[in-house]
Amino acid sequence: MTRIAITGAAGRMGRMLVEAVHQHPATTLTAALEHPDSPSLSLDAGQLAGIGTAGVVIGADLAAITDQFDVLIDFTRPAATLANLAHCQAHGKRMVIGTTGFTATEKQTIHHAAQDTAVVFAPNMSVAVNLSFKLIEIAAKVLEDSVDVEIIEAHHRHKVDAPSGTALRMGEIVAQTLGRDLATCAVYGREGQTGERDRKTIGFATVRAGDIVGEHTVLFADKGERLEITHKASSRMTFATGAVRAAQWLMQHERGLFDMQDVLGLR
Ligand SMILES: NC(=O)C1=CN([C@@H]2O[C@H](COP(=O)(O)OP(=O)(O)OC[C@H]3O[C@@H](n4cnc5c(N)ncnc54)[C@H](OP(=O)(O)O)[C@@H]3O)[C@@H](O)[C@H]2O)C=CC1
Ligand SMILES: O=C(O)C1=N[C@H](C(=O)O)C[C@H](O)C1
Repeated sequence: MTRIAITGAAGRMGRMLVEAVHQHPATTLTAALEHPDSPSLSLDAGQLAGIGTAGVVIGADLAAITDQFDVLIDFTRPAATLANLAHCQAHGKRMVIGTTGFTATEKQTIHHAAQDTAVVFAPNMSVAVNLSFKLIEIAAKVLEDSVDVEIIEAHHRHKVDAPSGTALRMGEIVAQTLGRDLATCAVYGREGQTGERDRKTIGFATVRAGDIVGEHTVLFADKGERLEITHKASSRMTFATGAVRAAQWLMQHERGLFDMQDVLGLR
């Protein structure tokens, strides 16, 4: 049995992860964490997730439970994730990171930490989204610079980062395939007298509304036709089962940085 600890256990993804760990035949929940001011401290993680008593009380001290888990799954906020990563790096504990919204410098920190421990870091743990990454790469390779590329994403009203980590990864894939640098060719929204579209840009559009779980479209538009590659998530369980699969997969590695393409054998 792989022993799993979950941070942000009271969050939207945290509660799904508790359920997904419970459902997986080879994983067991041994610890659950939240921040020190969380109203969910001392509650049973299973009860909070709606799956009945799990016998795991939500705490706030990662150091206190270091010996109790094999893999830490973290879907929280960048600052919290990086603090947890520093602890896991120091103690050789594996980590699955689903948090999004990191700066380029923070991503470098994750790269460095993975020299000492094994980490799966992916902006989207869904199998179908990761398959769409391959389809997007093929589309960009075939259509080359003849098309305009726009990325449209939609999420629930509570999401705090934009564009989504998934949309940014999609942009990186297109940019890399077309020999562009996303840092210089991305356009994040348009307003006013924009002028005609610069053909070498990759545009992003963000929608935040209601309870949308997560939708992404990459649009390849030429004169006379367009191709749209769309993924729509209707349940967070698709991300949670992917993360638990990643945690189980990670047990074969001592150190190194991986993503869901590695976990799914899509590399
Ligand atoms: N990779 C993927 O497949 C997916 C990634 N995500 C990403 O996961 C992250 C979380 O999303 P979501 O679950 O919707 O967000 P939520 O806000 O619902 O959950 C985050 C949880 O983390 C808690 N938290 C904040 N700071 C800390 C801390 N220092 N220590 C422990 N817990 C902390 C929050 O507590 P409080 O609310 O009290 O502040 C909250 O319970 C986001 O970055 C999102 O983009 C989401 C879905 C899929
Ligand atoms: O915050 C979310 O909800 C999600 N975030 C991830 C992202 O930023 O790409 C993945 C998923 O779309 C849900």
